[in-house]
Amino acid sequence: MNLVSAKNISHSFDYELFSNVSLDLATKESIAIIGISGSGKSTLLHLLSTLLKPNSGEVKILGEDVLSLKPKKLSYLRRHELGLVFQSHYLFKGFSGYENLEVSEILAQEPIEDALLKRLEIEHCIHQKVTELSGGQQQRVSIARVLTKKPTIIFADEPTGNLDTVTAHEVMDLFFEYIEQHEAGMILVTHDDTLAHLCDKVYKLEDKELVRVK
Ligand SMILES: Nc1ncnc2c1ncn2[C@@H]1O[C@H](COP(=O)(O)OP(=O)(O)OP(=O)(O)O)[C@@H](O)[C@H]1O
Repeated sequence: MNLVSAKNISHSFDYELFSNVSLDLATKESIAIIGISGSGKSTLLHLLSTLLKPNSGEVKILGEDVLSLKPKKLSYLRRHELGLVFQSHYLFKGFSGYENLEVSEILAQEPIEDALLKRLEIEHCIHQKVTELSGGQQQRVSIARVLTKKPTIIFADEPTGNLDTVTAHEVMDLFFEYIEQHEAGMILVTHDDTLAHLCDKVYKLEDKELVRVK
């Protein structure tokens, strides 16, 4: 069974963004989506990750048709199986980084791992208020928060946008190890061709179509 399976999805806002997009994510697989600014990458990620309903087509997550899922099942899926890392990372700003992780710990009933904080090099600043952290530190706290949930599917929109090249590669390695060890999968949106090509498959959104380039 695929972790994610999208068939012929189409979406428009005031104009058609794309049509007949199909894509499958298998276990232990990573997929990157690239394309110029405004081509619809983030919108496609929202459609694949249950945040938005496509105008037409089908999205299945772990074999379940997202459009016909009951609200309770959908929130279970979001809480326990999906990990979303977005550019605006939605950390609770009045809290410390650690308190943000505790929210995940409570919701997903998974422990915060010191090794993860060390790996992301945030163990020294994790008790500071989110507003006192740099953009890159905040981004790494949001990655730690998502991985603490132990999701089966990671959806990441420019997760390394605020990081230097070396740190960005370290974070990518962490994601790849995670999906290998936890039989998970990842769909990544990025402007960075080098990072995209580290993934198993690369797709490009171009002229309203999703084309496989790797
Ligand atoms: N909720 C919305 N309502 C109306 N239009 C929207 C909405 N969300 C996105 N759009 C439009 O859809 C188009 C694609 O946006 P999207 O953010 O998906 O592109 P993107 O490829 O991720 O861009 P970028 O690389 O700049 O982040 C843009 O023209 C945007 O203005």
